[in-house]
Amino acid sequence: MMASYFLRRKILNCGGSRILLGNEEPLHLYFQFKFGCLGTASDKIRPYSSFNSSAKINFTDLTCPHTWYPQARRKHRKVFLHVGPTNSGKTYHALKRLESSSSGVYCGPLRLLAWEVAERLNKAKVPCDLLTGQEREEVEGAKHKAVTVEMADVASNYSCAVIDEIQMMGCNTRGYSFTRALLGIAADELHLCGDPAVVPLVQDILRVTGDEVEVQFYERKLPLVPLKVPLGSFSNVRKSDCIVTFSRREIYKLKKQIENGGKHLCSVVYGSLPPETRTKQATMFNDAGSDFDVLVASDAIGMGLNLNISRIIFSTMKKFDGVLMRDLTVPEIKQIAGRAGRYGSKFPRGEVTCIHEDDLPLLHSSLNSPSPTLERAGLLPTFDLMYMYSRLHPKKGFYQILEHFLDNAKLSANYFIVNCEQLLKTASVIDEFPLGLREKYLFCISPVDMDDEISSQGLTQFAEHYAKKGLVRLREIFTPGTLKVPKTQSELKELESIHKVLDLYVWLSFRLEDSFPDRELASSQKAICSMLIEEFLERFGWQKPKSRRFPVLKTSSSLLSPELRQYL
Ligand SMILES: Nc1ncnc2c1ncn2[C@@H]1O[C@H](COP(=O)(O)OP(=O)(O)OP(=O)(O)O)[C@@H](O)[C@H]1O
Repeated sequence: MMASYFLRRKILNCGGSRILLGNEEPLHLYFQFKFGCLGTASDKIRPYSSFNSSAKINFTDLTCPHTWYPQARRKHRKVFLHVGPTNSGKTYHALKRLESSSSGVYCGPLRLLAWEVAERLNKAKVPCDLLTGQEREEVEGAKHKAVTVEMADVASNYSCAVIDEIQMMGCNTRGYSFTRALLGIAADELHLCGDPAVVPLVQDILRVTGDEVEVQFYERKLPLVPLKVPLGSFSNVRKSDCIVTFSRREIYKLKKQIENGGKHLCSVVYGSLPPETRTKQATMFNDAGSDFDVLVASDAIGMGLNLNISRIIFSTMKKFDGVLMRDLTVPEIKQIAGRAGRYGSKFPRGEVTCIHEDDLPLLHSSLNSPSPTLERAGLLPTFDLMYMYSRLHPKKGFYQILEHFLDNAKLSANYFIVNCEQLLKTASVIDEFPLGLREKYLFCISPVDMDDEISSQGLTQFAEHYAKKGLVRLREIFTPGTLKVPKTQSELKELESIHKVLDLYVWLSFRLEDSFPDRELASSQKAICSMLIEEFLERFGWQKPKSRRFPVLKTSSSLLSPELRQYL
């Protein structure tokens, strides 16, 4: 597999100013479609000022988002909606079509899923590139791509495309990326996999696009049996059980309680674990020969990971959602419970129960109820629209433009604007630096958690250096001397945040410059973070680390600081 970190950049000459569009929608096509302009962007698009005086275009009118994607609108797409419960083979069938097509793209919600699909296609001798926010691997001769949905390209033509977990277009933060892929991917065949709750909305949204829609319903391959008896005591935990809880503190508490019984060792999976560590933990659990035969996990297992679970056990049916403690919803319960009994594993059926008897009624009633219908899909103004809008308000900072745009946006009944709190927080920080609008937009849509102190500091540092010197060398801003084996939960959290910052630096560098000179350094630092986290996981479970020394990294140790070299 040949790695390349350079992607073609689309440079558009518009009204005298050069706009780097990256993966955004081609502006001239948008105008051709919406306003009937003809010819190339450079000779036919009028400078914005003349639009402003004559046409009175309302850029905050988001009522027809399908018109933002003229390339897809020129196609008569055949859309297949594969819907059914988890583990029913929806993705399997869509991927079979992708595999047999002459060109195509898989868009998934997780990096791990994009990895899995790229690997699967390459194994089947269908060369497939991998493209996520953090990695780009180009395979010679590839006409297929496996991408995370944010990276889906709406300027290419494909014969086949798959969007996995399409119900995520209702997600309050990432929904807009799924909507963009749904409306914008120019494929002859588009396969959407997800929950039956999306059917009416997708049909309604696609009524205006001229696409042909066919719905295919799936049944679970193996039965899912809700047990009448709760787990009760931890002495009843069996090999291949997965205990689900919703806070990291609880995950480690349960792991300790189960391991204290002396019969099992537990792998753990939760959202903030670095993907590499998560994969390793999942692999240990799946490996029949490993001692780690029980899984303790958060709802991070709900999507995609292929896990050989025979029984799901809910430790609680309540979850803190950032504001309050609430009952799990019907779709959440179904998605998690459905992970038991994967087709192709050695189990004839999946089972599901709770630790406490009081929780059983909610579990049973939820599994017997249909998921509520999805009513609206997420939207976010594209860079092009924000750019046009900003020309009307040249003195305003990005924060004010965004705020103004959100206040004035008009939407149709099928859509909502996703939560822009993080965007606004980032915009208020980024506005302090002399950056172009496109750069600011990219910083704002980057996967940064501004509520995490280390992450927000990381983003601010990067922006400051980028504004002064352009793309910076990681070693100029990253001081890895603080990395050490964590001893407490808060030190572990700190290390996970550092891992996230490294991921963020790679993401920003790819999107801002299409290259990343320090990628190797970032990878080695990330590998060390992952190893330190694994070391913590072993210690926390009171397992003896297999070795006091870490395995030697493939990357050159000369790239590492003396503080880090001591771990090699
Ligand atoms: N016809 C089949 N032949 C062989 N394996 C299959 C078949 N259908 C499904 N599988 C396997 O069963 C497992 C679950 O299938 P798949 O991932 O397609 O389910 P899904 O309905 O998309 O679930 P989810 O909603 O969790 O993504 C996978 O490991 C898949 O490879």
